[in-house]
Amino acid sequence: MTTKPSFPADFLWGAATSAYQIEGSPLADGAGVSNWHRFAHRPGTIAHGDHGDTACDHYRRYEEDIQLMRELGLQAYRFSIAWHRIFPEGRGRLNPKGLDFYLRLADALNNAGIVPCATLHHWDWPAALDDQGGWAHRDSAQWFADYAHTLFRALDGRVKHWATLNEPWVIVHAGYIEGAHPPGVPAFAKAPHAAHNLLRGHALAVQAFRADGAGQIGLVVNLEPKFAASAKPEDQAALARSHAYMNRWFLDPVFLGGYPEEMADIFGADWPRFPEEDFKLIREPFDFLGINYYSRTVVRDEPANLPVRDARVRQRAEHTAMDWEVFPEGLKTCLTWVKQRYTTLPLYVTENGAAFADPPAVAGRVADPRRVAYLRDHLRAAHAALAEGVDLKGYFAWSLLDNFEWAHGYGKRFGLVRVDYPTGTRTPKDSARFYRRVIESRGAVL
Ligand SMILES: N=[N+]=NCCCCNC(=O)[C@@H]1[C@H]2[C@H](O)[C@@H](O)[C@H](O)[C@@H](CO)[C@@H]12
Repeated sequence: MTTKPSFPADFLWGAATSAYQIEGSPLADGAGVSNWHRFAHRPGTIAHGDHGDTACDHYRRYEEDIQLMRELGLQAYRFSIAWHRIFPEGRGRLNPKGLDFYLRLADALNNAGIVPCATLHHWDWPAALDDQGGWAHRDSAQWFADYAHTLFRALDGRVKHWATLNEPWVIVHAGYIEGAHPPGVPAFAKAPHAAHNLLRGHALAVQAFRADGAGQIGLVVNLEPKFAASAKPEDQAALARSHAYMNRWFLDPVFLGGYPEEMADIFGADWPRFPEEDFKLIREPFDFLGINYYSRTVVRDEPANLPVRDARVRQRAEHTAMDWEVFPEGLKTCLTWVKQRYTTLPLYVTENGAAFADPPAVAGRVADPRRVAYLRDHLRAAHAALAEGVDLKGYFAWSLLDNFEWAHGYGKRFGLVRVDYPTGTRTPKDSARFYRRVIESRGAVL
């Protein structure tokens, strides 16, 4: 007889989104041009020529979406703040109307009894900052800390749960190694500096929060368990490089005070020597770690595949529409690995979800059994981690709404709620109804 999972009474159940993916109205009310607005309008960058000019029109429909959150029984909502609405040029001139949107959003969430969980930077920022060197410029850390400080003061009393960065690894890998995200030009030698300045900016923002903020502040990283395709030494070495590159690059410095030794192997002569005082700053303590989990990867040695010299070995298993393997136990692996290697800080699953080729709505219903199964199995894995002593404080499904999936455009649907474009009609999927029952029963229905 397996006992039914029971999550703690104070476990925080939410759903997550990000600004550029759902808001639309990119230039409304004095907003500046963002890197993603400019990039998405560059021909050939986004599938189907999609862009975020409308997205889910959340900037205008946020009250309707908060009503949806209430119907789903959400206790918290993770969103991000669009920097270019606050400081159109990135620094200096503040745009009060841009700030006002987030004041209204936070007030509406609080009035609905939903905890606002704000991420300061979820990949979009003023294009002007990319033009001034982007995250590769050492001053970017201070640009970010100044922006963060402004928001801590402006939203004081409305937002008490903050995250500095969302997935700095993707900002660096996609933006500076692949060129698939802004700045959009592969700049291999800049990548280590961008990563380092993201970490410095995170730490400076935490220090600003300690001085002028109230509540909790944390960092959100993507983690992906890596497995070797064979016991061959070359595949084991590829595993070590791949694991260091995606999972340790950012967590080793913030918790252990230095980068993985594999980074110098991966970047070779382009791996810099950073000032020792930077590592003291980067270890600035924070209050929680957010973990975004989607899948695992099995890797083999592939010398031609730079810079990590690894290759994915596709498994005979279910895959999502992103061609990511469905691997629920990997969520428990991530949570227990962080506790064992790094920290006993409170953890949140800040993103977990899947894109599948959902059918259109029929009579107000969207049947998405594969997403229901994905959520059920991953929540069971989360509960198994809790049962093993991981201090897991909450779970945020990715995503509340179908939305702009970056370079993939609108073709990849992650939402608990279907969005039909261009009408923007919202239809809760079966997975939304399932998630509501999970929240109501504290997991007993799993
Ligand atoms: N190499 N490789 N393999 C996969 C690496 C996954 C990294 N991407 C993410 O985690 C992004 C995160 C983002 O926050 C959100 O804005 C995205 O919409 C979701 C869905 O894509 C996820």
